[in-house]
Amino acid sequence: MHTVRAIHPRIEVVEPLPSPAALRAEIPLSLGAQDVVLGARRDIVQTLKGTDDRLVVVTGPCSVHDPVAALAYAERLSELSRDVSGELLIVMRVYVEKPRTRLGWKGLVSDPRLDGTHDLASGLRLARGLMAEIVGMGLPVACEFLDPAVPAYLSDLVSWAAIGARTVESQIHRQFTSGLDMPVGMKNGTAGGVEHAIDAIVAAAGGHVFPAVGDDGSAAIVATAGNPDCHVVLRGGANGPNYGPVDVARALDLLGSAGLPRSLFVDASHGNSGKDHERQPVVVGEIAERLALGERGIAGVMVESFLTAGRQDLVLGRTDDLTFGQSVTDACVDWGQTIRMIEDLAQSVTARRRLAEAPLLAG
Ligand SMILES: O=C[C@H](O)[C@H](O)COP(=O)(O)O
Ligand SMILES: C=C(OP(=O)(O)O)C(=O)O
Repeated sequence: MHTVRAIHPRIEVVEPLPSPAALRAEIPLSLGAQDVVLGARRDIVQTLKGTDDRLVVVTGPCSVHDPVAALAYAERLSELSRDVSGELLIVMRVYVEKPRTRLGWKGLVSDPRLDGTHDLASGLRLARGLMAEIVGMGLPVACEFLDPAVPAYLSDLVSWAAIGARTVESQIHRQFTSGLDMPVGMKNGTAGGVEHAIDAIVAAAGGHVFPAVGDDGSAAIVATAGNPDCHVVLRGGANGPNYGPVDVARALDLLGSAGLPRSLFVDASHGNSGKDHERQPVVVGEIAERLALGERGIAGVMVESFLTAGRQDLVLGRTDDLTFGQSVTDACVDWGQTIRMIEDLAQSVTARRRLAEAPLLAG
C-alpha cells in the first residue's frame, strides 16, 4: 500500500487488486458450469429472435448482501426452474454491484462485509465464488455491470447482463458492452425515455477501442468486435410505468424503425411498480394475460424477489440486526408470491403456444 497524495491530493490510498486471470485461476469455471452459462446465453438469444418460444424470466433479489441467503434462494429457484423449463428460461438475478441515486451501500463487490471497509478483493472473490456455485446448480446467472473494471472478473459466469437506467447513456458502458459475450438488456433511462436504450444498443453493436484493465491486471488497450445481442428493458420511469400495450408497441416500433429486432424485456419492478413490491404481481399478471392472447414482442420479464417480502434498512456494521433473506435495497416479493408469478407466466406461454397451434390444427 502506498499513498499518492503528493501527486493527487484527493486520492488517499491505492492498493493492488488480484488480476482477472488470477481470480479466474483461483475460482475456475467447471466444464459443466460453462455449458450452463453458454447454453443459457444461446437460449436467451433464441427467445429474443423468436426461434425459441419460451419466455425469459430474470428473478432474484434486488442485491445480494448475504451469500447464504442468496444460495438458499438459488436452491429453491433451480428446482422451480426445472419444473417450468418447457415454458420459461429462468435466470437468477445475482446483482453484486448497485448504482445509487445519491449515496448508499454499493453492493457485495464494493463492500462485502457491509461495514464500510470496502474490501474489494474479497468482494470480487465472494461474488465470483457465489456465481460459480449458483451456475454449478444448473441455474444461469444475471447481473448488472456497473464498474467498467468488474466484467473482466465475472463475465465468464454471466448469461444475461443489464446496463442500468443510470448508466445507459454512458459511452464507457456502451464500449465495454460491445465486448461482452452475453445478451445485454439496456434499461430505459430513469426519466422513462426508451430512445437512450436504443442508442445504447446501436452503439454497443459496433466495435470500439478503449483503455481498460487487461487480463493480467495491467493497463491495456482493448479492441472489441461489437455485441449484436443487446435489447431494450422497459423499467418505467419518472412519468410512471411503461409496460402497457401502448408503450410496448411504441418501443417495438422505435426498434423496428432503427432496423433492430422487435423484441424486448419488461422489468416488473422499479418504475413499473413505483418501487412497491406488491405492484409486481399486478404487472406480471397483466403481461401474462397479454402473452396468453398472443403477444410476441415481450421476450423476457424481470422480477425482484427474495425469500422474505419487502425491504429493510442497512446500518453499516450491524449485520446481526438484519432479517434473513430480506432485501437491503429495493423491496422484493417473497418466495410464495414468486412461485405464483412464475406459474402464471408459464401458463401464459402454454396458452400462447396453443393459440399459435390452433390454425394449424384447424387446417
Ligand atoms: O435497483 C436498485 C435501486 O433502485 C437503485 O440501485 C437505486 O437505488 P437508490 O435510489 O436507493 O439509491
Ligand atoms: C438498479 C436496477 O435497475 P434500474 O437501473 O432500472 O434502476 C436494478 O435492476 O437493480
